[in-house]
Amino acid sequence: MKEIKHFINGEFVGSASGRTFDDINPATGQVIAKVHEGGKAEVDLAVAAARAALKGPWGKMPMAERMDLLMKLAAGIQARAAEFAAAEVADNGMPITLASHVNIPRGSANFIQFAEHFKYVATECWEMEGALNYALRRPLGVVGIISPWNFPLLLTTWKVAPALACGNTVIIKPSEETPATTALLADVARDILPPGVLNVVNGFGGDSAGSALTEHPDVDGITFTGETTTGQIIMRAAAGSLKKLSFELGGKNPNLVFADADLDACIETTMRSSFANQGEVCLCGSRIYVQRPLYQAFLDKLVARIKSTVKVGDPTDPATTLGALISKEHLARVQTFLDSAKADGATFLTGGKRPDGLPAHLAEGAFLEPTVIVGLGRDCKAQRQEIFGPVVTVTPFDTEEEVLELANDTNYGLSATVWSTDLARAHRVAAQLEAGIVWVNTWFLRDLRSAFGGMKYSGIGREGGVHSLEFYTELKNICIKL
Ligand SMILES: NC(=O)c1ccc[n+]([C@@H]2O[C@H](COP(=O)([O-])OP(=O)(O)OC[C@H]3O[C@@H](n4cnc5c(N)ncnc54)[C@H](O)[C@@H]3O)[C@@H](O)[C@H]2O)c1
Ligand SMILES: O=C/C=C/C=C(\O)C(=O)O
Repeated sequence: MKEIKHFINGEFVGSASGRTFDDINPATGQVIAKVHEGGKAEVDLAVAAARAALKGPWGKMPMAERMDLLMKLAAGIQARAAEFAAAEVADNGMPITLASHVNIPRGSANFIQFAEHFKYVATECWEMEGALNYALRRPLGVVGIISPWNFPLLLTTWKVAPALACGNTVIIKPSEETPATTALLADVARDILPPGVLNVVNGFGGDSAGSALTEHPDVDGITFTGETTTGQIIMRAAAGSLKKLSFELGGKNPNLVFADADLDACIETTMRSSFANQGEVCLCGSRIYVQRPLYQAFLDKLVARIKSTVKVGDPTDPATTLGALISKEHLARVQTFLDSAKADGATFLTGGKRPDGLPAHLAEGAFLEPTVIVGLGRDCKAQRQEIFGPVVTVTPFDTEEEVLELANDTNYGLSATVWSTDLARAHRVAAQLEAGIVWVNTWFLRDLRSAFGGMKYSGIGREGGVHSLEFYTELKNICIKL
């Protein structure tokens, strides 16, 4: 059986306790690896290694040399892209086409982006009467990176890359559900980075490696992507040592379709914003609002498109468009939302069940058909809470004011999508939506220089471009009397 170990101070090591847990392929239900379970002992070792590396060659390295190493990490991922993609699919259940076209290439692109961008960002200078202020950036220090299971390599490297570009050292705690590609990243880094610069400790969240990292007095910052409730726990744990925090949390994102939308383009993209990665994308537009003149046509086209194009099945098959959910436990949780929608009187236009006719080797897999629900009031559980599955609710609306009020009636504020061919309306609505990211006539189109993050319960701070630079560095003002 394959083993996944920690990576501390440049070496793969097992847990002091000898404890392991199972890494399960959610499409087949099979155990694919034994993962070493870390805790305080491993986090202590990793923090010590990361602190020492800051004082070693890494801390003294000229920026250009450091950025060259990041470019080598990008190339190292690219060179083993097929291996990364296969590992991600086996861990997560996502279709191989998604892993190989989005998740793994972005894993590599994240390093290129930050290695290139940060070379050309200046700091500030303020000239006073008789004095000069200028600012220097210094690394934040030892950064803890806690990542989720839905886009493992993409989301982990989205934080590792800027952290390293700024000269920090990192300790990654990957999701217990998807440790494989972070272990591969460590394997790539072993030949490129000095020991202690990139460390990985596997384990669970609370009472395990996760909490050991967030509570550690010698960790300077925590950057976390995951559930809002976990963010709340981490904030409390980090308070004792006043760690700098960056949170990318959950969403219940609205997708606003106005009657003047280009319906074909809207349906094509709405298929992705609803069901990409089995709907397990924080940015998915799970609450769809359609202006009444277009409502029925939208539903007819969406359902027809689902029936004619979606193939739920073996994630390793390039023809598959919708793979397995992350686990049987998560599928059961998604099912509770379907049950509550039924109890609330919803109509299921399609989906709501396991697909028929899956092959025998997928009998234990966590599969669900893409599901479209109508007829729910705004206060129903399925309309208010993040489902994180291939499930959307569709609701008609009449006026711009009404849909803005509906869209913003949520604790979350991550992303929103607007479909309209009226430019003035698109600007007006985008400006009023309470979301950190608004897409107009598109979805998940990413410029890695732009600000990324959420308002309200969807996060704290922004990452991307210079916003990442702000988080991963300390800015020091030097004032000189002339
Ligand atoms: N805003 C974004 O950019 C973004 C991106 C992707 C996913 N997400 C969100 O992530 C969630 C899905 O991911 P998940 O189920 O893996 O989230 P999760 O919060 O359950 O787990 C995320 C990570 O936190 C760790 N963790 C859990 N409890 C912890 C604790 N007490 N202390 C320290 N670490 C702890 C887990 O082990 C895991 O590594 C969804 O809510 C989704 O919206 C947000
Ligand atoms: O599931 C959430 C996806 C988040 C995407 C990013 O963080 C990104 O594109 O940088």
